[in-house]
Amino acid sequence: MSRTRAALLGCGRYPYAVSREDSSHHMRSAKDFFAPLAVGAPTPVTEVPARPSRMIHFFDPSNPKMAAKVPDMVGVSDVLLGNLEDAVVADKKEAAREGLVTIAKETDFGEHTQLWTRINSLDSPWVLDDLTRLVTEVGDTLDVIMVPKVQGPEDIHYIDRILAQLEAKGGVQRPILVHAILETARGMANVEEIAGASPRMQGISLGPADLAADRRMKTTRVGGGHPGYLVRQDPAKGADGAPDYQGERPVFQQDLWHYTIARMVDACAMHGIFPFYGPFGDIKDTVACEDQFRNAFLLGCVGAWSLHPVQIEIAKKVFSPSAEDVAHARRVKEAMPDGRGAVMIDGKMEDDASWKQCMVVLELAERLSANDPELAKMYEEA
Ligand SMILES: CC(C)(COP(=O)(O)OP(=O)(O)OC[C@H]1O[C@@H](n2cnc3c(N)ncnc32)[C@H](O)[C@@H]1OP(=O)(O)O)[C@@H](O)C(=O)NCCC(=O)NCCSC(=O)C[C@H](O)C(=O)O
Ligand SMILES: [Mg+2]
Repeated sequence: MSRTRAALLGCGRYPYAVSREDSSHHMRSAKDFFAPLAVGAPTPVTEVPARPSRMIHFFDPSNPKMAAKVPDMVGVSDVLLGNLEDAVVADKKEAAREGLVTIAKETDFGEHTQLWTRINSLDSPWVLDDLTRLVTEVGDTLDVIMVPKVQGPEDIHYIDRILAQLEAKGGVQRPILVHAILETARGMANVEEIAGASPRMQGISLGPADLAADRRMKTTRVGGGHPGYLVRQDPAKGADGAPDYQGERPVFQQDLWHYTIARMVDACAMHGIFPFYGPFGDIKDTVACEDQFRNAFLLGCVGAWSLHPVQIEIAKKVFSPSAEDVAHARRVKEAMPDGRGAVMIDGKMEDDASWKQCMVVLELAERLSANDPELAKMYEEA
């Protein structure tokens, strides 16, 4: 039974299948929000660190070939994520968990690459061991725990408390952050509450494959567009002045994910956390992958998942502002140092609001180039 259905029937095996009103009773007061949830746990962060996270590169720690590549990917990928959930088959779950513990212990991730994990879903038989083993063994190396199929703030509250308990038990020095995947209709409906459910919330990713299934969309893909989701140009008029329905009519493929990404971006921005596009499953279609990533970037996302090494470079390119945009932003800043008033640049009006957009671009460029000398050089020459 789904949680939504369990909640509707007021029964079921999910003790946290509560209504939104009920869930608000579990909210901490503003004063307590930044207090540790267990004695001995580290103090929660008041601001999510804005570390470069253009790509979250997935690897299966139970796959020896992939695991062997991890040390060489440090410094190449902003985030390396040891995946324990979907794509890891049931009889490899323990090997994946133990593989990740070994990788976390034996790899020096340096200053610029974060180590994340995606744990199994909260209704699975593996999740408790995932959390217990990883947090107590390698909690100080793990930056972020990605939680799949988050349905509402109650899921984050559960993770929040248990992480605090395990951090205290394992003597973890800094709080592990939490990233939710938006992949159910109920999660989508609760996205604003999920984003603000805990000071641990680092960000949210779109999980288009599970979300499509849960919404009963009629697609069979992992992210990206669909040729059937389109608009068609109106028919031209025929010789008799009536619409010519038989004539050529261009079609324009539409973005299946526009609404979802835009809503996720708003929820994240409202709560000071980071939005991400998720996976693009057609590994060979690097062009459409770049398009999907760029749509997400333009709408406000800071990164996307990379499932194959080839997607790391795509994400790096897309989620770093272009030299052209950085150069333009600098011109606007030079023309309006304090961001007030209105000026004309290349025939276009720039004012406080476009100045603020330029500041977003410049801040991102600065942050990224601090870790990336090649990018720094490109921006310097822009
Ligand atoms: C997609 C893959 C199964 C493709 O693997 P493969 O057929 O082996 O690709 P290649 O032959 O091109 O691989 C070349 C070499 O690169 C290594 N490789 C491949 N992928 C990775 C990787 N992710 N990290 C590190 N190294 C990788 C291969 O081992 C080859 O090595 P070698 O033989 O030594 O040259 C595979 O890429 C893959 O499994 N990727 C990860 C898939 C995954 O994590 N899926 C889950 C995330 S998506 C999801 O869960 C959906 C989401 O939740 C939602 O609901 O939307
Ligand atoms: Mg999924």
